[in-house]
Amino acid sequence: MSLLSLQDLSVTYRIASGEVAAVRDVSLDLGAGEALGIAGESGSGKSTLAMALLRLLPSGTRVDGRILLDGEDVAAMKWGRLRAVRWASASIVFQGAQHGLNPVRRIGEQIAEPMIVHGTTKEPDKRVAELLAQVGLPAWRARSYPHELSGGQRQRVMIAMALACEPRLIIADEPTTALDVMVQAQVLTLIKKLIAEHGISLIMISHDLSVLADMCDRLGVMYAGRLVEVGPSHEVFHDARHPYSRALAAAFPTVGDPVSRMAPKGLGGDPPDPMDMPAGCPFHPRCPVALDTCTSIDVELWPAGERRSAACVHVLPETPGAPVSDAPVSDAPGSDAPGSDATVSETGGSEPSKTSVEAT
Ligand SMILES: Nc1ncnc2c1ncn2[C@@H]1O[C@H](COP(=O)(O)OP(=O)(O)OP(=O)(O)O)[C@@H](O)[C@H]1O
Repeated sequence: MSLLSLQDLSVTYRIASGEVAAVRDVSLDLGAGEALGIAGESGSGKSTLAMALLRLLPSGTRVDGRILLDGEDVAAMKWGRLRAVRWASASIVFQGAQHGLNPVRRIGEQIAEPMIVHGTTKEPDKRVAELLAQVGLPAWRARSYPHELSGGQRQRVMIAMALACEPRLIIADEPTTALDVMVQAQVLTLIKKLIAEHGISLIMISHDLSVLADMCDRLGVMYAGRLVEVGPSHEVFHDARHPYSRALAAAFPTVGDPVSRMAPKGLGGDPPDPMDMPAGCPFHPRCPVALDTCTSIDVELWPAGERRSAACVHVLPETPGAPVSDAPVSDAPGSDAPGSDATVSETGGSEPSKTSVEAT
C-alpha cells in the first residue's frame, strides 16, 4: 500500500468575487521512502496542494477527493485524529522559516513542543540536543531566539522540528527559496541525507525543476492546478513529454549554477487566471507546439512511457499533428491504463568556541 494516495483531489477557495479552483483532480501515489517533487510556476497550486495534505487551508475552502495517508482519509478525519497525525505522521517545512518560528520563544522550546504535545519523548532536552546535532547545530543553540540565527540556521531548526516526532512523511514547500545559493545547497544536502537515513518519504515543492530533479525520485509538474506530467525525475527533467515541463526545465537548466539562474530562458506569457480558464488545454495560449485541437480539448494524464504520463495531445496514440478525435480523449484511460501516473502509482552541549564550526 502507498504511504500517501491522492485520489481526484480538488481544492477550491471561496472569495468575495467567486471561486478559485486552485487544485484540480490531482491523483498520485507516494511510496514509503520515496521522494516526489512537485514543480510549477507561481500560482500553479503547489502550496495549496501541500497545505491540503494536512488540512492547513483557510476555513471555508472546499476540498473534494480523498487524501489517504497510511490508508486513512485526512480529508475526512475528525479534529482529534488530525491533531494526532500532524507532526507525528507527517510534518511540513515551509518556505521562509522566519514566519514558522515564534520570535519570542527559545529555539529549544519550539522544537520540544510537538514532542511534548504528542508525548513522543520523556527527555525533551536530550532529544532537542540530538535533533540540533542532526541538523548541524550545537546544543547550546536551544537557548537562542530565532533572531539570533541566520536564515539557513532557522531553516535547519524548522527541519529539526519536522523530524522531532519521527514522521513517515515530510512535506517541504520551497524550503530554501529565501536562502542564498550556497546555503540553499547545504540545506538541500541536509534534507536529502536525513530522509535517506530515516527512511522518510518526501514531497518537495519548488518552481525549480533542476533542484527537484536532483533531490527526488519522481517529479510531478503542475500547471493551472492540474498535474500535467509525472515520471522519474531525470527523465522528466532531461526529456519532458509535456511542452510546459520542457519550458520549465529550460528555465532552470543547471542545478546550483548561479549564471544559468541569473539568465533563465523565461517562459513567455502568464499562467491563466484560475477564475477565467481558457477553453481546451489551459497551456495552449503559451504553447509552442499547440494544435488547433488544443483550443477545444483538454487531455487527461495519458501514458507516455514506462512509469510516465503527460496531459498533452502529442502523447496520444494518434500521429502528432493529425486531427484528434474526441473519443480517445474522453475515454482517456487515466487511472486505469498501465503505466499511467494518474494512479500509478506509480553536536554536543558545549558553549560556542572560536574553533567550533557552526552551520550557516
Ligand atoms: N487563501 C486564498 N484565497 C484565494 N485564492 C488563493 C488563496 N491562496 C492561494 N490562492 C490562489 O490559488 C492559486 C494557487 O495558489 P498557490 O499558492 O497554491 O500556488 P503556488 O504554485 O504554490 O504558487 P507560489 O509558488 O507563488 O506559492 C493561485 O491562483 C492563488 O492566487
